[in-house]
Amino acid sequence: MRRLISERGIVVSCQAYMGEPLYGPHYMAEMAKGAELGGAIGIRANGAADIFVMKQFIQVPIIGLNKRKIEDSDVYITPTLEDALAVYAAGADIIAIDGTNRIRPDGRTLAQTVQELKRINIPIMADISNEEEGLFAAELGVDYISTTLSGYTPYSSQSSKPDIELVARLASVVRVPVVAEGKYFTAEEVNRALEAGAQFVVIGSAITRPQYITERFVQAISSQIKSDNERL
Ligand SMILES: CC(=O)N[C@H](C=O)[C@@H](O)[C@H](O)[C@H](O)COP(=O)(O)O
Repeated sequence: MRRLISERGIVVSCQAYMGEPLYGPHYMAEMAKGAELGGAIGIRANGAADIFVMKQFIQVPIIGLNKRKIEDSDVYITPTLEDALAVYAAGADIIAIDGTNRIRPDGRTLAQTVQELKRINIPIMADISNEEEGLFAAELGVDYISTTLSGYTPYSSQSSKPDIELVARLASVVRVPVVAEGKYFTAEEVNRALEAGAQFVVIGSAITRPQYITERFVQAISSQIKSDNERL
């Protein structure tokens, strides 16, 4: 049975790229299980193989996507309708798609893609990068708007911090649930996004990428170690 996420809380994005230490469906499914045990209300996952295996491990809903770079297109989050259908067939409950108005590699517009998915009752999360895109996606009737791409399109706000302002602006004008996603590293930031009106917050790298988690600690202590060494 496919389910929407209607509670408030944390969704954990369990994704690893080829070449990363935890790449592979089994690692990602175990990661998702850990997140579920820790209280995640949903999992965000990339690719049919990971989603199919995860589905056997966890009960909470899965937001599925297929990240794929096709030729010179800038659209890489579930870039084609076929990608969306494959991820749905693998068991995802909600499909995350690029929610920008950029040309898609299959020649469809965002509106046509949304229309097709809605026709067959597939719940959609639109990954947007700015307010205008959020408003447009809401008008098209998607089920969630997520701030995933803020900072990842050349025309959106560029920051190393989460775009909580975008969450606040969208949540004050649209009725569709707004999801805060991208660059959330502290509980304080998550609480601020919830206060700003996010229904839930998606956290990825801060929980599921051990190399980045370690690197952040290593960087944080490097000046301390340097000054200790200088004193010796
Ligand atoms: C921009 C893009 O391609 N974002 C991807 C979307 O699925 C993932 O790489 C991110 O990990 C996810 O959005 C969570 O974000 P963060 O890892 O910053 O918590």
